[in-house]
Amino acid sequence: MQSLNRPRTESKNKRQMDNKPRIIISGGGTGGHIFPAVSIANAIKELCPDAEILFVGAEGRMEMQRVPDAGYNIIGLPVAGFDRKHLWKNFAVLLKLLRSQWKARSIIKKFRPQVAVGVGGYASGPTLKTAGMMGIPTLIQEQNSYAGVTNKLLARKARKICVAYEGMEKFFPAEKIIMTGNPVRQNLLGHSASHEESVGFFGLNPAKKTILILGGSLGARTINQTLTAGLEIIRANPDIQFIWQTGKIYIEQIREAITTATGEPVRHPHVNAIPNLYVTDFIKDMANAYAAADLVISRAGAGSISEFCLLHKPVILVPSPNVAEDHQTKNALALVNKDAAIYVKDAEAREKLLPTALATIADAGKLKSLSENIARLALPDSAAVIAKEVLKLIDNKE
Ligand SMILES: CC(=O)N[C@H]1[C@@H](OP(=O)(O)OP(=O)(O)OC[C@H]2O[C@@H](n3ccc(=O)[nH]c3=O)[C@H](O)[C@@H]2O)O[C@H](CO)[C@@H](O)[C@@H]1O
Repeated sequence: MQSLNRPRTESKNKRQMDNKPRIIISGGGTGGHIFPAVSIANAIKELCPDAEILFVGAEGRMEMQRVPDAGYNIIGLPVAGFDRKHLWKNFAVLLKLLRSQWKARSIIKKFRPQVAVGVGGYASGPTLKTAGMMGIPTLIQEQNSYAGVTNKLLARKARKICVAYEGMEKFFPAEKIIMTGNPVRQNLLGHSASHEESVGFFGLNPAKKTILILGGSLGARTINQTLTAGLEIIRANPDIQFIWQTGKIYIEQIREAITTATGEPVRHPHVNAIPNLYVTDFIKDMANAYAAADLVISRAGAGSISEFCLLHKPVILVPSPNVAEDHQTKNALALVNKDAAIYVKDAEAREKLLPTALATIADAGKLKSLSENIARLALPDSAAVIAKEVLKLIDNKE
């Protein structure tokens, strides 16, 4: 009896498995690509709890840690970026690209996704290209106001292109573009802790104004150098407190600079001899960091900007000059031109950043108008809108 039943059960299980939506999400390299990807995955799961989602990232990059932290499986490709300075090194990069396409093909064959989503970053190139070649519909999400090379190439085969800025027809076929905004992690929006609780979370004083300093997911050299040179200014303003995210590669030298400035070693990762300063390499709990902040100083990465808009945060933007096509300046100017952010050029940061920050935080009227203006630029529900577009591709509705 049993042996007669088994084949039927097996084929039923297979059918059930076949009915489940299976989606590959690929990309990463920096938080700016990873966190939108995780938000899209969460939104898909919310709409369709049955969905099976597999991430494809780049070996050794940040997504290999952050994606499992968020509860999803990820497989790494041996992909690397092109070296624009040492062209001879690119032979190895090309080989890695070929190996990545090969691995992407075997991942796709095994997982059998009905759709592949690309969020930018190294891995999305080989994954989406291979998916497209295998006849799987693809959707790409471009976070920035200036399209990256990979997304421009992938756009030819993509069925839909989700963007966050106006004027993206310059880069992509207009009929494929959907204005969705950038997905923001769900826990940032549903956060319920009060300002007081959040300031306390960082061991700071809720009665004082707080400036949050962000260098994007990797940290920002100029901002770090400015703050290091400004440690005396921070000490001279004990009524203002600072939460400073340095990025992983800068943290040790900054701890040493604090030790030199104060004559006291940093004994605990976050406790140093300057009581109005909290220093960390990376903030896991950004919801508390934003709730604590009266003013933000930041690079102009697209994901960060979407968060400032949705959370109505007054911000001073110091765009990185080291990104492709200077896209952070373009991201920043989209806000600055609407009086929704203050702009300090990277080259002028050392001279202007701290004085501008101290003047702004003392000006309640300015903080209020910045907050009101940036709030008008928010595009809410982006992750849910994109998730619906992904599921429509599976249902073959478009
Ligand atoms: C150097 C570089 O290539 N930067 C690019 C990268 O930026 P980057 O990776 O810095 O990305 P974004 O500014 O877009 O987003 C940073 C994300 O990291 C989070 N965060 C940040 C610091 C922290 O301690 N904890 C934390 O969780 C922020 O909340 C945000 O969600 O991708 C962006 C989106 O394509 C681009 O616009 C940037 O130009």
